[in-house]
Amino acid sequence: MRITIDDVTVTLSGRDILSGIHLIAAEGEIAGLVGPNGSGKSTLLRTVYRHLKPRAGRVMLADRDVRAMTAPEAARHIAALPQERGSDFEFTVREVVAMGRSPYKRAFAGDDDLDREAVAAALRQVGLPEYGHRGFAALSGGERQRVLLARAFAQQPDVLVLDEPTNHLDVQHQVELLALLREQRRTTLISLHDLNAAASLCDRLHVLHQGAVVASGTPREVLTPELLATVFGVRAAVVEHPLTGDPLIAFDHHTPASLMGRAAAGSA
Ligand SMILES: Nc1ncnc2c1ncn2[C@@H]1O[C@H](COP(=O)(O)OP(=O)(O)OP(=O)(O)O)[C@@H](O)[C@H]1O
Repeated sequence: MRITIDDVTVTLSGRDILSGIHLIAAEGEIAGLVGPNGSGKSTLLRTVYRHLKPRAGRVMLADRDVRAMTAPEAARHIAALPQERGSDFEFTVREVVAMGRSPYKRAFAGDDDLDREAVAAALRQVGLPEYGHRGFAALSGGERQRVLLARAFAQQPDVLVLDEPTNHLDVQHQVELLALLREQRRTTLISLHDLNAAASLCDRLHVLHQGAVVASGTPREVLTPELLATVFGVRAAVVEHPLTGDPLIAFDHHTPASLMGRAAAGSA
């Protein structure tokens, strides 16, 4: 299902946090949002999963405005992994993942076989098939992250909206998550701080800077040394990954923005 973010402006506490955002994620496309801290990535994702209401513009799923959907209807289409996550739930892992099934159920209805299979499949997908009985609160940060992803998968949505899903994950689980998302081929809008992960995963990247989209295109088109210097304030070379052929950003960790002349960045 296609997502269209159509000229969206979001105002919080009297300030325009996002201005005139236009962005499309085509059916089955993995669209990445990248940008420095505070550039508006989470705000845009929250607007897509209806946590925030745009002051102007609209978010469309296929040809429907998400604000015109009922909550269960929206939840059957969109599953979100937000950045703010409660950690002290007094629930088991199975119960947390089963919450992803609620859009398909009547109030207070129990789980049926389909729900149980969806929950078990989602736990297998995130590599935690034996964790169902464990207490959610007692898990490590990375395990919790994977359980919350399983909840999003159990929701069997058309669209996944993921805010920094690799946070807390060790490198093996980061790689597994990216593989899983590629394999699902679901329309996905994902924010990532790890630009190399974004370059390897995303079909298209959208760069946010001070609440506006300043570049959109394939990772190769977007992730240039010039953009990395002007938007992210880092000096970097972009080379070809020797194993995968993806763009690989080699950061210069020695030169902070304060010492980085534009000329030096351009010559990287
Ligand atoms: N409820 C709010 N009221 C006022 N300002 C807010 C509110 N929520 C976020 N902001 C501001 O909006 C801007 C964008 O925040 P947002 O969390 O969307 O950025 P981000 O790109 O996701 O950042 P990060 O990479 O640090 O997670 C920030 O300056 C933030 O302080």
